[in-house]
Amino acid sequence: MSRTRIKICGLTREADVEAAVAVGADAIGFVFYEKSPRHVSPARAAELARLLPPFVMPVGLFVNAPAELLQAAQEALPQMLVQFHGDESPADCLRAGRPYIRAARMLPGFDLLDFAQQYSSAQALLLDAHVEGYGGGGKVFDWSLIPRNVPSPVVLSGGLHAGNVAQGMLQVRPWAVDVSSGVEQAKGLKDAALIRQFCAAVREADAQIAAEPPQT
Ligand SMILES: O=C(O)c1ccccc1N[C@@H]1O[C@H](COP(=O)(O)O)[C@@H](O)[C@H]1O
Repeated sequence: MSRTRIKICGLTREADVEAAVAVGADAIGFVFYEKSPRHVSPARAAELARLLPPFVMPVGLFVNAPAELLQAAQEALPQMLVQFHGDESPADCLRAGRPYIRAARMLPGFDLLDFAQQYSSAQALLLDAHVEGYGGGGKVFDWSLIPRNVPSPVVLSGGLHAGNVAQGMLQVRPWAVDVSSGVEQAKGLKDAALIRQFCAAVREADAQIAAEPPQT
């Protein structure tokens, strides 16, 4: 059975990292965007990332970051996957010289296939709702805006929680799902029970997908 990867984003505390790892998160996101309530410094992210076992990946989230911040974060987290969540051009993303995923802020009329072509060097496209402040708004977008033939792996994001993630997976069939607000008790403070429920819902949906008759 193939499993949908899980990224939990915006962690700021040791206990939250431990809770996410304990229930099988594949990736943990650290927000290096100063205007975010989930912001951490590179040094703090490095402290938290020390709790990650092998095969759980740290992801650094950046919004139009200066080169110095990217550099400092890369030094603090050498194994980091970069998530560009601002207005970075394809050239900006490539300039970082790291494997990266690119956030697309979904709105009616947004041409995701053209975006995917522009960012064909991205490891995946993370699809988020278009919100003020770039992201982390807990807002769901209209999943029917996602074309069926996106050529890159899709990370479904934006307002996911234990109550809607299965529906999103069944409709979109993403490579991975990403959650922040939906597993929080307050901005930047995760809730272990909500993380557990979210991951359980993903695994139940995986089982449901695996039980489907093969398409002919
Ligand atoms: O988390 C933030 O504060 C944030 C700030 C700026 C850009 C992105 C941000 N978070 C990312 O947004 C998506 C959706 O989050 P949510 O589940 O709707 O809260 C996710 O990738 C967060 O990591």
